[in-house]
Amino acid sequence: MTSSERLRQILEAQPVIPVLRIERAEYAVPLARALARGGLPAVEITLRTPQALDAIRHVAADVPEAVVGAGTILNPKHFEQAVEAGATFIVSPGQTPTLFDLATQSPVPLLPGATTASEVMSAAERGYDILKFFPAEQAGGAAFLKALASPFAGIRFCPTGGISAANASTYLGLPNVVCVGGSWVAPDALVEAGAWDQITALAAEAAKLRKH
Ligand SMILES: O=C(O)C(=O)C[C@H](O)[C@H](O)COP(=O)(O)O
Repeated sequence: MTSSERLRQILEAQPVIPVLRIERAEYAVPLARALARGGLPAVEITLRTPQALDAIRHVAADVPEAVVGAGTILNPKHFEQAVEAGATFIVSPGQTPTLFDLATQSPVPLLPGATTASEVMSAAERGYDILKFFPAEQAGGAAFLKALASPFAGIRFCPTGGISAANASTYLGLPNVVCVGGSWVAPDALVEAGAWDQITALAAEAAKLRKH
C-alpha cells in the first residue's frame, strides 16, 4: 500500500478526526484511549504546545489501538520531528514547496492544507487528491467547499476549524468531504478533569455521524 493509500484509509475509516492540543504529556495516553474506545482511533496531535512531541511518542508507544498523527506541521523540521516521535500521518494547515519535497521522500503521508483554487491546483500538481480545508468555517464554510466540487471533481477535503457536533453533518453531506477534523470531542475542561468516560461518550456520538 502506498502512503497516500494509507492516508485515504485512515481518513475514510472515521467521520471525525479529533484535533488535540495537549497541555500535559501525561494526558495523551488516557485521552487517546478514551477516543479510541468511543470509535475514533485516529487522532491529530497538534504541535502547538511544547509537550506535543512527547505526547505523540507516548501514544505511539503505549496505545496500539490508536493511529497517531501530527498536526500544525509548518515546516520540514516539524515534519521530521513528528515522524521521529512516531507520527503515522502528518497534517499541515497549509502547503509549501519544501514540505511537499520532504513528503515525497517520506514513507509517512502528508495531508496538506488548501483554501483557494490555486492552492488546490498546486497540491493536485504534486499528486494530492485529499486536502485539509482550514480554517473551514472562517474560510467560507460548507458553501465554499461545495463550490469547489464542480471544478475539482477528483479532490476531497477534510475540513477543520470551527466544526462541532452542530455543523459536522452539513460538511459530511458534501460529496467532496472525506471526514472532518475538530477539537470538540476533547474539550479542555474534560481533559483537565480526567473525565475520560465523558470523552468516550462524545467520541461515540461523533463516530455515529455518517457520510450521507
Ligand atoms: O493547527 C492546526 O493545524 C489545526 O488543524 C488547527 C485546528 O484546525 C483547530 O485547532 C481545530 O479547530 P477547532 O475544532 O475549531 O478547535
